[in-house]
Amino acid sequence: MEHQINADESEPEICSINETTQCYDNVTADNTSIETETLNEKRKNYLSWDDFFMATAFLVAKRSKDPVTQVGACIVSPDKKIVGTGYNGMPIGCNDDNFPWGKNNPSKLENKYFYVCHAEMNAVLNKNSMDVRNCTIYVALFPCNECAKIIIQSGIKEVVYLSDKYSFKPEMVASKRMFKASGVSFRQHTPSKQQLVLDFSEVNSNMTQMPSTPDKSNYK
Ligand SMILES: O=c1ccn([C@H]2C[C@H](O)[C@@H](COP(=O)(O)O)O2)c(=O)[nH]1
Repeated sequence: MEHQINADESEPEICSINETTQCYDNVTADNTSIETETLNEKRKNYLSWDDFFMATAFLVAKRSKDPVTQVGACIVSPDKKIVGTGYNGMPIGCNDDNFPWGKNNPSKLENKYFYVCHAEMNAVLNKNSMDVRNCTIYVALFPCNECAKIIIQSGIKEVVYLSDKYSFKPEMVASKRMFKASGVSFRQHTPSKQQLVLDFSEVNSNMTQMPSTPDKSNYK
């Protein structure tokens, strides 16, 4: 009977590397730092949870067709699972080629505000779990009062934001008043780096953290 060798029991000379000496240059996605790591050590340059979820909110915002402000939101469960994302956009069935995207038309009906669904609302409605109770929502901008109500009513317990640049507006003052009254905490996140670049060509790059794929034809 033929003896089966599992992949993880493969011939050492084929797929193992000299772990004490062999190093790989690790060029980060944003090309800002290069560090050398041995393959038997944990990577050091990985994203923190806060950076990861905030970056996800930013990526989601790239789907928005709003010509002025693109907002993304990412809802995360207490065990760090993404349970919903959303960006600002027209409601389902409201063709975004036909509805207005401007904001300076004298007629309110011809401006975007009556129609656009906010990112936070879409993230809650897009949830892929039973509910979003005790979750955290990551957003670039501090949520407006309408979004604050949705956040509170949905059971979200924490808001993490990047910028509060409209803090002087009554909408944001109202949001904070409601969050404080209802026990929703909020905190500003400072990203560990200003830029994160996604370089799709990395997948074909020679500079990789992985050893070369073992030649499986040698397995018996
Ligand atoms: O909490 C918020 C506040 C606003 N938005 C959306 C709504 C609009 O599409 C834009 C704001 O447009 P401006 O031209 O900057 O006034 O942002 C949101 O999704 N969430």
